[in-house]
Amino acid sequence: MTPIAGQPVLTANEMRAAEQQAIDAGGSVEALMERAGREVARAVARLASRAPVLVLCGPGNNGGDGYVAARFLAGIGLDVRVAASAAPATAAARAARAGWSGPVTPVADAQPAAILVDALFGTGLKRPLDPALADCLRTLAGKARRTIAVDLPSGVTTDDARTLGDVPIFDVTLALGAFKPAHLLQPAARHCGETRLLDIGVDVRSDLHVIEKPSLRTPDADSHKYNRGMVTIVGGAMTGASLLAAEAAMRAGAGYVALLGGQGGGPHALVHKSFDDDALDDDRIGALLIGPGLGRDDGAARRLDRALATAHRLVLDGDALHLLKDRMAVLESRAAPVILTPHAGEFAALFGEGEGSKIDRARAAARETGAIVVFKGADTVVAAPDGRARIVGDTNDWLSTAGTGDVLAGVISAMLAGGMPPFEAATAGVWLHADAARRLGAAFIADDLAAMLTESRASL
Ligand SMILES: NC(=O)C1=CN([C@@H]2O[C@H](COP(=O)(O)OP(=O)(O)OC[C@H]3O[C@@H](n4cnc5c(N)ncnc54)[C@H](OP(=O)(O)O)[C@@H]3O)[C@@H](O)[C@H]2O)[C@@H](O)CC1
Ligand SMILES: Nc1ncnc2c1ncn2[C@@H]1O[C@H](COP(=O)(O)OP(=O)(O)O)[C@@H](O)[C@H]1O
Ligand SMILES: [K+]
Repeated sequence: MTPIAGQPVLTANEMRAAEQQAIDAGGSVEALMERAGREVARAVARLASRAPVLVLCGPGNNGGDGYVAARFLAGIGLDVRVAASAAPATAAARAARAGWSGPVTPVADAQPAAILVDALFGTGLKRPLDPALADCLRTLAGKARRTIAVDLPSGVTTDDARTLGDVPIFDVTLALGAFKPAHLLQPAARHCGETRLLDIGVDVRSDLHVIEKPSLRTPDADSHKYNRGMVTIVGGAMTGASLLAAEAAMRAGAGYVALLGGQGGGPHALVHKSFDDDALDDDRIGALLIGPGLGRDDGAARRLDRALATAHRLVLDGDALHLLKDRMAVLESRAAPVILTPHAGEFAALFGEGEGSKIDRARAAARETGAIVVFKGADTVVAAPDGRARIVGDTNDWLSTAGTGDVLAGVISAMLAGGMPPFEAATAGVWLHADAARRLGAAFIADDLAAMLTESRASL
């Protein structure tokens, strides 16, 4: 099975263009469909363990893949039935239909089977399913032991990952040729179940990828605490949040972490200092983090203004993002990199609802501010002003607990202080954070996550 990490992610149009290139280079839609259908059949056969299969075929090429898969499955002796929602509407789908020698019933008359294969609609879905068809799909999916979507669950939109109506939650989705945003972004991603990538021989490229394991420098004989990366955190009203960020920064590999204007506490290795100009006028600071537990009062605003006025590389999180709303113009005048780490509420407050997918919105925000934007959530997206973007792959819903965002801000600050370019620092931070969560499994708290970073960092 192809690992998800590092894989390119293509929109429907990009996928069509990639397929067209393969066709222009001497292939054909029919040949691509034959390959796609064969790969689908292989995957379904493994998942079916010889149980009866019902394939639902739509009018487009997704349906074409379904007919081809049915032919291969019957060819290896499986009990396969085919039902169609409409007659094939493309030449390739018609040819695929002609290659299926068994009967084809209307979907409305289809009897349930243990294995349901949904080849109704893929990247060509344009509107919600007809209610009667959506109802049949739900009923047949409910009665199947295993549900498998070809390319995408019918009813999700490829690029902006919406669900049009009540789409079943599939057990497995077989992504053809490349991952699409709907495989990774919510809410569509949760309807995919486990997504597997099938190679259909199409060369795919994109400036959007799934985040992969970073490669980080290991300390050597020349290392000392300052060149490992010095993170300075501006404290505020809620000490716990800055302490979580501080511990995370230390365990993610920073050589020296100082907390300014906090109220004490935390690991003994954490250096406490008062918040004054001397502490900020330190050239050794590799990254300045402000926001976790900062508060939103006048004192907090003054600390933020002071931080923004420095020449340090900045990570802005939490309350700093709230206060940033009235200070957006400052970002344009800063020469040193800035990383913003908003969750959905903070993002909307700063940039509005915007247009398009979470990826489009993150990219637009990065372009607008010149900052690296880490748009957090179950489907965290990292975007750079130049259009590069990354999406988190394997993550853990147990991260949805207070303080985990503070931990992320600390990790990203450590990456930035260690000398990584800001886009790479942000993506490496998101990877380490998700990896620590995977290691913890379930029911952990943000303190556990910060502690687990030692193992995640050591694994690199
Ligand atoms: N291109 C290639 O080389 C390869 C592509 N491959 C496969 O093709 C898939 C993309 O195929 P596709 O573009 O034909 O779109 P698809 O998802 O089958 O649906 C479009 C059809 O559905 C219709 N329709 C749309 N919404 C509807 C609705 N709500 N309710 C009812 N009808 C609706 C629409 O008709 P219209 O909107 O014009 O009425 C049109 O007829 C892709 O996901 C992958 O599986 C592979 O075989 C590899 C090679
Ligand atoms: N369901 C989820 N699955 C995976 N990660 C999640 C989920 N919900 C939240 N997260 C992650 O947890 C962190 C929460 O951050 P944030 O909302 O800022 O919380 P806090 O301010 O309490 O620290 C983010 O890194 C986010 O990406
Ligand atoms: K489908």
